[in-house]
Amino acid sequence: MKKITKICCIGAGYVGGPTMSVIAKQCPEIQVTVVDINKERIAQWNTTDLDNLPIYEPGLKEIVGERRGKNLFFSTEVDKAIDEAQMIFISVNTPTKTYGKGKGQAADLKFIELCARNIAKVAKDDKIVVEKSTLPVRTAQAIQNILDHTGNAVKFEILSNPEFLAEGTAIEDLIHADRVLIGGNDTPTGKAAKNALSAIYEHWLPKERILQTNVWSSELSKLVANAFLAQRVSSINTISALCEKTDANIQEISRAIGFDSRIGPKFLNASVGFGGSCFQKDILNLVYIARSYGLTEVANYWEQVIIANDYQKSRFAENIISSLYNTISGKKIVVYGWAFKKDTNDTRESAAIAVVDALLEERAEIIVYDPKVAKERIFADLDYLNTRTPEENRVLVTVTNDPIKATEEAHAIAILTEWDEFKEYDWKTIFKQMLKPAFVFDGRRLLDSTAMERIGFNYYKIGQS
Ligand SMILES: NC(=O)c1ccc[n+]([C@@H]2O[C@H](COP(=O)([O-])OP(=O)(O)OC[C@H]3O[C@@H](n4cnc5c(N)ncnc54)[C@H](O)[C@@H]3O)[C@@H](O)[C@H]2O)c1
Ligand SMILES: O=c1ccn([C@@H]2O[C@H](COP(=O)(O)OP(=O)(O)O[C@H]3O[C@H](CO)[C@@H](O)[C@H](O)[C@H]3O)[C@@H](O)[C@H]2O)c(=O)[nH]1
Repeated sequence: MKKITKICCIGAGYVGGPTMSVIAKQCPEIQVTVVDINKERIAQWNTTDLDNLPIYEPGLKEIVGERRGKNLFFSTEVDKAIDEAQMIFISVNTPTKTYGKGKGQAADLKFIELCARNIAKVAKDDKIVVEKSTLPVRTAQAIQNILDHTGNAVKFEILSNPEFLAEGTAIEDLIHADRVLIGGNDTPTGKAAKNALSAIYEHWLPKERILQTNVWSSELSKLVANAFLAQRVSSINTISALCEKTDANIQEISRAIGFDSRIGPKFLNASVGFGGSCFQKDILNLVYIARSYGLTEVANYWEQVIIANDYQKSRFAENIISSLYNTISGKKIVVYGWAFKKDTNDTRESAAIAVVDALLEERAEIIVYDPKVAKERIFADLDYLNTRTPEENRVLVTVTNDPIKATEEAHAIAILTEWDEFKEYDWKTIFKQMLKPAFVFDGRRLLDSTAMERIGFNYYKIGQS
């Protein structure tokens, strides 16, 4: 196999952008082109103002600033990039289907199929096609079929190389990856393709951390990894509800169980519920796949992770309502944080959306502050729910840039994202200007209970009575 010198990535999103930037940084001799059909997104990737890249990730703008125009390019010329590349990563979105068979559970593969057809149409020489998107097990078969039957008789080798980065720590996760997974055929050409992709990662990762498997194990491992991670969050969150009834403390429990090396300490932070574009989507997909093979018990088991997460979000909202004397109509509630976790501007499936929607159903007056999420995004998230008209959302919700002023005459504050800056606020001043009794509902266990109670707040921390 020839040495790889040109790669392209279809999809310039949360995965394609950071992943390709890191490859460009670590492999200066490889030309990396990231393409997208979304012109606006590509224009943002090419902006001279690096603070305005389409996604926010610590460390990303420095890498883009260093490599862009040298061996990292962002373009809308999809066909040209496919034609020139020896290796093509598909990193387009694979959302939950909103129509037809599998609606609400199965992954929508229309964007993947479009990419496969496009590659088949354009390619004039042999290519390695890499599934970077998260896909249902056996998708590579469908891609192979499309490529083999609609192409120009060129040979395609398909690899599965799922991405495990988490948002907010994407660059760190890519540079210090726990492992890289490469699934491919066990044929000589399959093995050569796996080694060619491995050689890229070997620029910065030790070979032992690059795992090679068959395609199906690789595809399914990605869904299983997310299911296990989400399951840990749901497990600890269900116990947080029990703690609130029993005077046990969820943090002490996380610590106590996490010390067992078989359990381990990570991913045991109780919260208002997990969000993000992946956990729910990927578990629903796993559930759908299990059900489609008649494995009802398997499907039901994993579905419970999502049911528990929905319960955590609604439980949090209901607690606000009942603590505020069962009526929040017209009451001013300030929401700190809209992103699904700190250090990202991504709001997909954020717990804040469900919690605020429940509060709006009770006609609360909501003021939202998030340091990285734009006002338009917040309204778009609420409008998408279709619970009420866009006009009603704009009457009931205000988005502010001034988190401290927002609390004047407020009845309550709900902390829904764990942004570090919330810890630094002058909570005494905030207390003084709020209506009394002043409530803080901490869905991220961010603040110190004793300090908050000493100031005078009615302070609720998830997982603690
Ligand atoms: N977001 C994450 O943290 C994360 C992490 C690991 C894996 N994943 C998986 O990676 C995939 C991509 O996720 P994302 O968050 O980057 O999505 P995204 O929505 O941010 O980006 C996808 C991009 O693909 C583009 N696109 C769609 N169809 C196209 C086509 N035919 N040609 C060119 N461009 C096209 C879209 O315009 C969009 O900009 C998904 O399968 C997701 O499950 C995501
Ligand atoms: O102890 C914890 C850990 C996480 N969360 C929440 O869980 C969600 C997901 O967090 P995280 O996993 O850190 O972020 P993602 O960017 O969604 O990353 C997950 O989803 C990606 C997309 O598939 C995978 O690549 C990553 O490995 C996987 O961690 C967020 O709302 C977190 O606040 C908790 O509530 N408690």
